[in-house]
Amino acid sequence: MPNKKNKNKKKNNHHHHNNQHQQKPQHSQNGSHEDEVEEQLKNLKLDDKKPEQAYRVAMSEIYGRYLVANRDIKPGEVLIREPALAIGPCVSADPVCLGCYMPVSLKITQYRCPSCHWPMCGPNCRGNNHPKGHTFAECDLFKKENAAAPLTPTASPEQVKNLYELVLVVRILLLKKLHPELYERIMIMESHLEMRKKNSELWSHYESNVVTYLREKWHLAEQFSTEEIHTVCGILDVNCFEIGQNFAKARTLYPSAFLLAHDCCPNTAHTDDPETYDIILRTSRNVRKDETITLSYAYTLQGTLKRREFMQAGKLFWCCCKRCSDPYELGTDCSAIVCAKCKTGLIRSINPLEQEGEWKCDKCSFTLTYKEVVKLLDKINNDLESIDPHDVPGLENFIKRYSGSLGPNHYLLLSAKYSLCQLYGKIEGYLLPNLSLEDLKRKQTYCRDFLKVVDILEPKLTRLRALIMYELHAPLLVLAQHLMMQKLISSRDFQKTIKEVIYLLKESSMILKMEPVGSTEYQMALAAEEALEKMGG
Ligand SMILES: C[S@@+](CC[C@H](N)C(=O)[O-])C[C@H]1O[C@@H](n2cnc3c(N)ncnc32)[C@H](O)[C@@H]1O
Repeated sequence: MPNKKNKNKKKNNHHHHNNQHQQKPQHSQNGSHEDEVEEQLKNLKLDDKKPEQAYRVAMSEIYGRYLVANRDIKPGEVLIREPALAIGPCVSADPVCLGCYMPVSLKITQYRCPSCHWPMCGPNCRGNNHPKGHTFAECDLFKKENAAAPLTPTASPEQVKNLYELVLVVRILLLKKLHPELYERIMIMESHLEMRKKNSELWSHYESNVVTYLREKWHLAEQFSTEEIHTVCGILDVNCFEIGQNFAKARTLYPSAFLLAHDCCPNTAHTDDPETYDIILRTSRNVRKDETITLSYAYTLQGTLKRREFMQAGKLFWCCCKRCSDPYELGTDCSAIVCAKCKTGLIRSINPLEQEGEWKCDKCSFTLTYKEVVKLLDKINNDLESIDPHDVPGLENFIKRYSGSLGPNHYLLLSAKYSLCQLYGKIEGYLLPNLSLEDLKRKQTYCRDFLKVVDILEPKLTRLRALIMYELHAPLLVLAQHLMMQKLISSRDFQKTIKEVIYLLKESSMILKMEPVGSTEYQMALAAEEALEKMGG
């Protein structure tokens, strides 16, 4: 569902839901709303809620069930830490080990499970015969049905993706008999089955790729009905988290985190334990009593048009959060396009909640239709995606090419800038000691451009903000040292910069230290601490 900035605005974010989200809860015909919520709560089987529990479950017409703060909550408080009910590989053409979700290949030399022949990382994989990995039950089924047969070295990406899509569905279905209590906890999740039935493209994909495949090819028709399998597919689409550290990639369902409502400028951030796959969900900023607790199901550094489309396609709702309702996206202006006619104005959606509505220049009368905007964005996005992610000149060229047609904070420009922030100083040919002054300045500018937006969209205690602050400290320090040596800045200005470097390192290490031990982010927190020590900060 998951994953990322006007300081004055931060304060206003506490009540960032529009009235639509706070509509009066729906009343059932036979009982009161309280009875209904009570019943839902019972069904949820969440751990006993102590009075000091930070949140409670509420229900509304818009959100369905969702979590609300029971009291004021400070930034960084852990609200949820819980193990997954089910875990499996993502729907992806990149094969992973069924035990630990690390990348594997389909080469002839790749280790495979001796029994079912599915690729695994090795004979000692910690997830072998493990409830959170490759179990005996699934191995038996895969062996009997020769399920891994299509995973040959010449398998097409499509074939690989289609097969990996089935694994978690099967794992959940197998729980029905083996761990009915877990199955029951999954089955109370929203599947949007009725809405999915009406979406013929979506329905027929699952009907042929999953339902028919499992019932006919893997002979599961007697055990599971068509509706049951479609329900599991819906539950996964709507509720699963994509997790993983250090190259592992998996998708998971969690018993209470699934209840979190979405917001495009959320008030929590989550991470996962690389050993246990537990989810750890923290508040990223102050949350007031009775405020909705939210996380972002979409990538926050994308424009409203694309985020809303993503949510509608997978989660089957049109987001109407404060950011989505605002043509200026909370002041970030990260969707604005330069007007091709007057060349000075910026074009924005007139009403972003009207998905297919018109876009208009703020200086002249020029307008763009929804289709024209989509076409333009798709073209530029394809251009960006065709650049090798390590190609510094390619990314620089992209920024040059589109700076005249996209607004200064446009998310596609920010995406290229973010990549460059991470490449300058880190990759061969661009290592920190060899960086030119120009490149150092570029890294610094891109970090600042990016941080300005992150400070609004993912403020305070968020990983993305910490990562970019860490990246920013290096060019600042090296540039200041250079300028000082050349006597091009006063010692006062030098001290000022050093103060900022210390602030950046402290802030980023404090945030990244909240990440689990063993994650790359935690490693970075240690590196930031080391840098601080060297500076005597
Ligand atoms: C992961 S589930 C959250 C739990 C769900 N509300 C329930 O009762 O099971 C995601 C679903 O919740 C609803 N939802 C979450 N955030 C929403 C939002 N900002 N606006 C409208 N619906 C939302 C949508 O129906 C979405 O498909």
